[in-house]
Amino acid sequence: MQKEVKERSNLALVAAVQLPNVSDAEFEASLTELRELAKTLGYDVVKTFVQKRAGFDIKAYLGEGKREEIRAFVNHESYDVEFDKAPPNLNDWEIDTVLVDHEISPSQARNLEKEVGCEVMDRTMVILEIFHRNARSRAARAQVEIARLGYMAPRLREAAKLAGPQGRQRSGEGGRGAGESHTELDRRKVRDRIAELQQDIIAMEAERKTQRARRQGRQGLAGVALVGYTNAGKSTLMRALTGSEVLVANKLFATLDTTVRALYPESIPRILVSDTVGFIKNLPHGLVASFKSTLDEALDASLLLHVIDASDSGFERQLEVTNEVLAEIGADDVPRIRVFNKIDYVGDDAAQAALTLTLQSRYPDCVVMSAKRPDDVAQLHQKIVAIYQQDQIEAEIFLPWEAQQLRKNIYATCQVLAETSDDTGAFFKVRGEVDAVRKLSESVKLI
Ligand SMILES: Nc1nc2c(ncn2[C@@H]2O[C@H](COP(=O)(O)OP(=O)(O)OP(=O)(O)O)[C@@H](O)[C@H]2O)c(=O)[nH]1
Ligand SMILES: [Mg+2]
Repeated sequence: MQKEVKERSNLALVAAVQLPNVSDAEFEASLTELRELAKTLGYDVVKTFVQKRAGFDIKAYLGEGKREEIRAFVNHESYDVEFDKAPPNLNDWEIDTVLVDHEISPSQARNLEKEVGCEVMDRTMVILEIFHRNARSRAARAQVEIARLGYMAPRLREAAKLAGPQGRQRSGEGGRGAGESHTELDRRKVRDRIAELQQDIIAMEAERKTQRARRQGRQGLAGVALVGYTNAGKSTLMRALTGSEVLVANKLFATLDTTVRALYPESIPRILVSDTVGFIKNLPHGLVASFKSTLDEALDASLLLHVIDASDSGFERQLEVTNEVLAEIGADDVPRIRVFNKIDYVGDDAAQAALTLTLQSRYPDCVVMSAKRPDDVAQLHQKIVAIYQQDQIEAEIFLPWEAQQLRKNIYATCQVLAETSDDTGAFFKVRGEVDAVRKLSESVKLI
């Protein structure tokens, strides 16, 4: 299996092929993102090697010349060593890993590794590793492990090829078939493990569905889901909107589990907010499948807050990626508000005002804000509540004194605008959802 990435800061190189259909801006943004991902894993990226090619080299992803250039650099044979970012110790440095900005085949990775003389990790592996490190709950861990096993399986075959034919035969130890090769054995183990994990997930899924149904059953709670690109500020907004302590970190994929909290100050109807896993360009396919169940929360929501980092120069691309993932999981028709966040982080006041105008004209009905400004958060809070209250009606309910036990139901399901009383009972002027008001009137009549 692959080497565990050490916690200490390791030196890495980034290497990438720019294909003809990829613009310079897009290519640069992707490289910047890979460097961020690497940083999240504790790597110091000291240099980047890029190359324009019509396609990837079949044998080793990069062309021969570029491979030689990297080999020389890694092995301290370069004539003129120039770093993009100097390593901590200029007299004693060693490149640990070459990070490749595409998903490459197992044999391309193996050949490149052999040639340059250090470990090679592709974009998919980097993302899987981050998910692996950040997964906390049992469900998230199982989902990440399935995705990792799916990725590792073909690579085991490559590792076996590397070991050569002699090392591959194993006698029938442990009751396994005699002469079964390492690879077959490992493949079977991987398959069994995936099946086992899938069973676990099905069980956890059933449990979660029950919880969700219970939650929704309770007084018809409304749900808002925060979705968007990784690091856009979803968890920060979740904290601000609900007053709860959820993990916020300036690293990619800080959140892997869905958390659900009530909007605070509380509203009527009570509104639940859920925070979800962030998206990224080229999210490994195994992960999209694995996290589908986590994202069901988004599907169940009656409103999506699509959070976008307005301070990121590549926000439009990130917005598109989120749209694509939402379409892929079938959340296309859930109403959504686009929330352009981190406006405080965009240049000076004039630049912020200019971008706000541009965004508002390009995306009508969007919200431009900073999760760090309480006033902005309060406005978003109001906007959400207004959406849920727009279908509400006003009504008058009379509650005779002998039915006072229903009083708490009135306060729990409707907003009480006025309450007066005489010697027969209490009169309420309420505002609430049609269904809630109807239910209340019926229960009063039954008394
Ligand atoms: N300046 C500024 N920084 C913000 C704002 N909102 C969030 N941040 C910062 O952005 C970083 C990422 O925030 P998170 O809330 O963890 O982002 P996320 O979308 O939950 O990220 P993942 O869980 O990784 O998908 C943190 O360092 C936050 O403090 C904002 O409005 N302005
Ligand atoms: Mg988060």
